[in-house]
Amino acid sequence: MSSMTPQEIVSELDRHIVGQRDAKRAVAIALRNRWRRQQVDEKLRFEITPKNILMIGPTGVGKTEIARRLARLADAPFIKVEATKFTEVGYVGKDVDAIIRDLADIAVKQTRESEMKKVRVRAEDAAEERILDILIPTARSVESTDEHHPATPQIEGPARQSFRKKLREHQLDDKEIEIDVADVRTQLEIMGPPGMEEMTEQLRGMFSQVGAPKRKTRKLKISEAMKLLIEEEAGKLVNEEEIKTRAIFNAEQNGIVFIDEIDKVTSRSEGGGAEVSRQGVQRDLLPLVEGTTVSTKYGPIKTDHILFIASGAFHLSRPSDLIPELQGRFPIRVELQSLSVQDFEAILTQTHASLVKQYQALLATEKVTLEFSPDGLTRLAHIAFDVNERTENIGARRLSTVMERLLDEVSFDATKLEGQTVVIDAAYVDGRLQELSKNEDLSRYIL
Ligand SMILES: Nc1ncnc2c1ncn2[C@@H]1O[C@H](COP(=O)(O)OP(=O)(O)OP(=O)(O)O)[C@@H](O)[C@H]1O
Repeated sequence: MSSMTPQEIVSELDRHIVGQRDAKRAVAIALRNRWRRQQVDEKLRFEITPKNILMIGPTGVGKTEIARRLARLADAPFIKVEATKFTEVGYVGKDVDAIIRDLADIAVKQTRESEMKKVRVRAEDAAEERILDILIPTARSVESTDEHHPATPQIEGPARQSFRKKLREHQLDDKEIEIDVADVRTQLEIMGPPGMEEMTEQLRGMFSQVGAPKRKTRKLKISEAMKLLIEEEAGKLVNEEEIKTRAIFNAEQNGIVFIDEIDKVTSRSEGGGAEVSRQGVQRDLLPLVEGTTVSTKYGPIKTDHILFIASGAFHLSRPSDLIPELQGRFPIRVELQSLSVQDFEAILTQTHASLVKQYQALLATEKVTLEFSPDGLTRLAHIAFDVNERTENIGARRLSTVMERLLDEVSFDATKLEGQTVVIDAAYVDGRLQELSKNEDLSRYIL
């Protein structure tokens, strides 16, 4: 669990997201509150539930990005869903539980990755030994194939030593060897009814034991073999049961569920069938937010302490149009601002992995230096802003489309420009984009 202070969280978010101070503060407090809760005496701890957040603001201004970055900072399992997905035809009530089941999958994957990382060095050592055993068959590899009782390691002979050195210096990477690895089994897919995940999982377990995992000999380059063997050895070193238990804990205590387009499932006064369906989605979401238990294939997950962040533009409706119970469960309201030309400029240049840095790095691989002059960047930001104003406002997403168009020619001709510096100044930007941006019809298609 992250023990970062709210100030630290905000300054970390500042590296990626421009502006939106209120939203950053709100999520920072929410994250810190989780840490605080863990410090509270156990009896009281279970009474303290998260204060969920409602983010209000137009599209493409950083709502999802803030939540996603927060989750990454906290190493928290994170899932984004669109509330409108549950109003679709064919939607069967209670399917919202699938959100939590997906969150559980993400948590397990994340926990496994982090456990695998911890045993990586040991797995690398073991994989190296296995490759050496193949290169120089020794008494150990011939006599004992039982992994639980390996023969006493041999004293390292000069041949083994020399191969080990070459292996580590990557001199043998392209040499082909035959290795014996677990066959990726075509797993029998057993689909159980929703809500019966545990039973389905038991069935899967029973069937998987019918045939012992098969092994298969494969001929591969040493570099490839090494990767496979490291994976396999790491898999042996981690404990699957422990991963499940930790992942469930992590989903329950640290999970973040981001529900987008919540404004589109508000009840408006016109009534009718769609209205019923929208209200239905809110009613279905309610138990998750209030705290319920969802059964997943890894075991039951309690949703009481999961942090929910809902978001929407609320152009046509207001938060007060949500059903009252749901309003009460999202007590923290933050508004996100539309982005200005200056914000666009900052997003282009100052963020950690800004578009400018990304394109520079991409073209550097072709030995082309991309240089943006300050007036070029200002021009670019202006054009993105204008196109948003005149066509549809898609927020910072506009920067990606405009930038792609701007650099289309350089990207295509990069191989011919090797060793050169391309300067993107206001004149270059105008030359590539001015006509387009003035023509509304063309803008709609291209920018
Ligand atoms: N304030 C910002 N600073 C930096 N980048 C931003 C900002 N706002 C948006 N972006 C970038 O624009 C893209 C879209 O933003 P994001 O996904 O957060 O939109 P959103 O506000 O959640 O909108 P929607 O509700 O439509 O999903 C992301 O790639 C994000 O990095």
